[in-house]
Amino acid sequence: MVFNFIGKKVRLSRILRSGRAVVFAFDHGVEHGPKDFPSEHIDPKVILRKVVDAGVDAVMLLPGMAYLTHDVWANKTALIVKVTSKTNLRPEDQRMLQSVFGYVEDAIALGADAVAATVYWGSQYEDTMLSMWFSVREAAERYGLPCLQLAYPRGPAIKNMYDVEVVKYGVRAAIESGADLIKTYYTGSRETFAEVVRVAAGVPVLMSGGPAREKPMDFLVDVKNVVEAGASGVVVGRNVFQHKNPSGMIKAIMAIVHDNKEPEDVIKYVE
Ligand SMILES: O=P(O)(O)OC[C@H]1O[C@](O)(COP(=O)(O)O)[C@@H](O)[C@@H]1O
Repeated sequence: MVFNFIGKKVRLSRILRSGRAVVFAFDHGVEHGPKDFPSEHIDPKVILRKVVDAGVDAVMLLPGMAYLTHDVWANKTALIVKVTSKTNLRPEDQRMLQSVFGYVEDAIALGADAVAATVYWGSQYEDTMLSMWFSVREAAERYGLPCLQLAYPRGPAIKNMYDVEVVKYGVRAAIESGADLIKTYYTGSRETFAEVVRVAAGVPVLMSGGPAREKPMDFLVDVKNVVEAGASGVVVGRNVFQHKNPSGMIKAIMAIVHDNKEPEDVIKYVE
C-alpha cells in the first residue's frame, strides 16, 4: 500500500477545493521586512484573522509565524509552510539565493497540508537552490506532503522576469523537478498565461500576486485572466494586506476564482 500517495492526495484536496485555490502569502516579513505592512497590520494576527475570517483556502507561512499564529489558522484554513527564504538585508549579490528557513519535519509537526520552497531559475545560485529543492521534495515525499514550488525566473541573464518565455521555462523546469503545485509570475495577458498553463502539463499553476496594483480592479482583472487561462488560482500577499480592506479583497478574489464572477460584479466588496 502506498500510504504517502493517499496522504498527498488528501492534503492537496484541502488546498485545491474543486481544483482551485486562493492562498494568502505571508512570508514578506522576512523577504521584504516589516516595512511591507501598514501599521495596522504590524501585528500578524490582525491581518491573518481578517484573511482567515474572509474564507481564504490556505495561508502560506514561514515556520515561526505558523507557530505564533496557530490559534488564528488552525482548523479554519489549510496551512502551507514555506521552508526557504532570504532577507533584503543581504549584500546585493546574495539576494538571488533563497536559504533553508526550516525543515519538512517542522511543517509536519505544525500540521501543514503542504510545504513550499523557492527556486530562482537562472540565478547564479540555481545549483544551491536545486539541492535544497530536492532535499525538501525527498523528505516531503516520504511524509506524503505536496510540494509547492515558487518557480521564479530571476538571474543576471534574465532581462524581464515576467516575459512569457522565461516564465514558461521556469514552469517547465518546475514540473521536471517534481513540483506538485507551481506558483509563478503573471505574464500580463490571458493568452500568454494560457501558454504557461499548457507548459505545466496538468500540474496546477497559481499566479503570484506581485506588488500591490494602483487600482484593485486591475488586480481583480489579472485574477480573472489567469483562471480563464486555465490556472488553478492565485497566491497573493501585498494586493491583500496593503489594501485598506483586506477582507473585501479576499472575498472578491474568492468569488472570481471559485464562483467565476466578473471583476465588475465583485469590486463592490472592496470599495
Ligand atoms: O520576490 P519578491 O518580488 O521580492 O516578492 C516576494 C514575495 O512575493 C510572493 O512570492 C508573493 O506575494 P505577493 O502577492 O505579495 O507578490 C511572496 O511569497 C514573497 O514574500
